[in-house]
Amino acid sequence: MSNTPSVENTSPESATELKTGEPGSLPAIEMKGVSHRFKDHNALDGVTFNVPQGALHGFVGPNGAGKTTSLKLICTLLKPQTGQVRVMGKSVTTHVKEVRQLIGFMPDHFSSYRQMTVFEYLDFFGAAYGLSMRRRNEVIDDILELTDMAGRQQSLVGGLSRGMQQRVSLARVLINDPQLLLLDEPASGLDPRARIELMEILQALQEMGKTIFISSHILKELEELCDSVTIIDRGRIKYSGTMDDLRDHGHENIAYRIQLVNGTEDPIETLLGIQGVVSADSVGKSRAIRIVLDENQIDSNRLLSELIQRNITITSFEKEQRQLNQAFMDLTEQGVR
Ligand SMILES: Nc1ncnc2c1ncn2[C@@H]1O[C@H](COP(=O)(O)OP(=O)(O)OP(=O)(O)O)[C@@H](O)[C@H]1O
Repeated sequence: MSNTPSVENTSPESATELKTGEPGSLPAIEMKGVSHRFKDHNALDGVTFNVPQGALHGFVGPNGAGKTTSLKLICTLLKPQTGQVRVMGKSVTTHVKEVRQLIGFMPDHFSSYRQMTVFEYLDFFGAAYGLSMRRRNEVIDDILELTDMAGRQQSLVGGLSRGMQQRVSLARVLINDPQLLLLDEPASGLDPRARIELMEILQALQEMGKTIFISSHILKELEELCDSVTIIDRGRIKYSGTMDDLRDHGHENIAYRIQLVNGTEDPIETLLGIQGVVSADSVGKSRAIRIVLDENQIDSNRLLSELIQRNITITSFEKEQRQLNQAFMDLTEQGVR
């Protein structure tokens, strides 16, 4: 395989144009032409993408796509073999210590320290980061407040629910006030309420100015939470950019969805008679119809006036946007790696 950056649906340049972050500020994460081999297996092949400061950025890909390998490179647990990885402009190869101070890495499993109380656990990591006892007490109070765990200081970590353990894990990551949070599958195994609450905490952290890079398989949540996303498959970047661009990207023809008033006669034949309508199909068992247009022949205004002229009464009219899971299916290949 070549080492040439392979960005099939967006160029590396467009990946650097993400709009979040202060103008002119260095990207929080910069990967440029990164390839990584394990023996004869290419785990990453010319990976190039940027995450701007202040972004809440999703990182998605099928099993074996190269997400964990990328995360390990960014958090200095692996050394890049080819290409460059920078955090806030600092190379992970030459500025390991500085990079480690900038990041907080939350792995997908919470395995040890089960016999400690929440306070002991956080205090232990605070001490490891060199914080004084007074400073640790202040920081731990603030972090427990932020993660909605005030009053849990004396609970045993091992006795907490999975959702609470994830919050303790997140609290631990926040101890040294990192600018960049790297979260590997933070919502896996959480019930719906715990997930929503975790997402709210992440949004609050973004509002505080943190950059959050979140690897996840739970596309629905990423879609609601993230402003930008990178899709990786078989070690290659398939898309990196804003969530909005992804929704518009890749449509050959533009589609609209109309909702009919109850009792309206089936208008599909009539719709197909409008010049520029490529297809018109009922959506499931609802009274909605999906209309695909050839944009060279008709735009949304014309379509609306054609509907009115033909007495097709509707209660809603909206442009169809590609969902993240559809984009994921379109951009990634079949089969488990
Ligand atoms: N230490 C290793 N030795 C050999 N191969 C490895 C090693 N680590 C990862 N790989 C391989 O590199 C590829 C990418 O792995 P990686 O763990 O980065 O994928 P992933 O996207 O995180 O997958 P998952 O979603 O399943 O965790 C896989 O094919 C994997 O088998």
